[in-house]
Amino acid sequence: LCAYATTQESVRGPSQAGPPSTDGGVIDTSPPRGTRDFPPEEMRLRTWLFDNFREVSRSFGFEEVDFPVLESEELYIRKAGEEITQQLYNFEDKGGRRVTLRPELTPSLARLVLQKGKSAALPLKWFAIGQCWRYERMTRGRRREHYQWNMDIIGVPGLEAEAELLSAIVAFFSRLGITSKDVGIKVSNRKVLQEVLGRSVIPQRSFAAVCVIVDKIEKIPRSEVEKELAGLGLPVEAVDTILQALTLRSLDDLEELLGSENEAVLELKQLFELARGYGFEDWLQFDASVVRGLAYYTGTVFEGFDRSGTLRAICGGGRYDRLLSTFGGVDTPACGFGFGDAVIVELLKEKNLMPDLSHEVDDIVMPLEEQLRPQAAAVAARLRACGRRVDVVMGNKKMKWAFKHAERLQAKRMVLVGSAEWAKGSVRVKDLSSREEKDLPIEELV
Ligand SMILES: OCc1cccc(Br)n1
Repeated sequence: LCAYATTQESVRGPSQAGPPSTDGGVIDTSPPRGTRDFPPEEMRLRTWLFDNFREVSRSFGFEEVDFPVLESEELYIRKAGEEITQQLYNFEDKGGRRVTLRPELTPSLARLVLQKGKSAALPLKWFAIGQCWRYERMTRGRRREHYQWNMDIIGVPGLEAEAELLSAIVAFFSRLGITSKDVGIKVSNRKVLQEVLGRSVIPQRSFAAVCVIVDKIEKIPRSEVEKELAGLGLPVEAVDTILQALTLRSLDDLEELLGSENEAVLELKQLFELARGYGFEDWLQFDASVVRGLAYYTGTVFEGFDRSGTLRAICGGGRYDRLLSTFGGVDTPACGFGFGDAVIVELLKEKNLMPDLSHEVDDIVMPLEEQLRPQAAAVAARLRACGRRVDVVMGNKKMKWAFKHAERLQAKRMVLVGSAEWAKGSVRVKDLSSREEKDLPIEELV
């Protein structure tokens, strides 16, 4: 399947026989199961999307980082039953090492922060765009890879970090023409659950596993959630208390349940006050059912959703103040988000906000006789040196083909190199929108 296309073309077989394979048949030209090719049209959309990721990240003063797509498996061995760690694309390499294709970027980022140690002056504001992998039985036919944009702030304990990240997400949506009428961001705080669990004497060691199970509350039947929580040894009344707390949708109700001095209440109030300062409060809504499915979140959690309710979460993130210590490092406050490349494209299609990204060429340069090819090359070189995007007609083509080619590429000008004009130091230029045609001295081409 091609990356973002949903039309039949993307699943059509090879339009012509591929290179003969060893047994004489055509090789399977599809990419491996669950992966995508990015032919030019798809790649233009991906490049446009990533350019927007990068421009927002840079406008917030973040620096780009990257890591190997292959990581030690030990980065993801967490005992909380997360889907992401149960679907590792892992294997033993030829050196007997347990490795995996990364399922997410945050652990790699934490590893690099630890590696840099004191040489990395805090706060760090790093962003990455990387391909992430999972190995899922193809029974569900879901993709096994996607690209994820991450922004992370390391070394800031205060809610101002989360506010910056949320502001970046809103800035990204806004650049694409998406408004708070199309998308909202549900916000909560894992300290809500921590407090509720603390009141029902649930051991802290179960906290992450409870969050992973509770995160499924809108994906699997409540009875299944209750069964899985009971499987952790939670008494039935504790399950009821937890699920009841998750139905809270207002900070006033939360304050009534937990008290005005509760950390979760204080942090959420501060976050909403900062959101008002930035002017994106209408994008946010408190929703206690948001816990996110990653074990390492410790505080604020949030996820972007489409208000029409037809799509999966668009993005998500939160605070993870303890991740570095799980890698043996010193605890360092951290928060970040992940933003996948697939759901956002589905949303843009639904909202008719897909960009018009045609293959852009400015000039088509064509020698009218083969022996004028060096002269045509000189014209093309000059135009390119001045920043023009130039397509030189190759092979022995007819004019009819060249004009059809120019139309296909939506070129702006056709530059014909003919012996008569060249003798006068000129070339024939046809403006492909006005259809105006004239001889131009080469030095006046740009
Ligand atoms: O968001 C979970 C996830 C992780 C890796 C690859 C894909 Br597709 N999806």
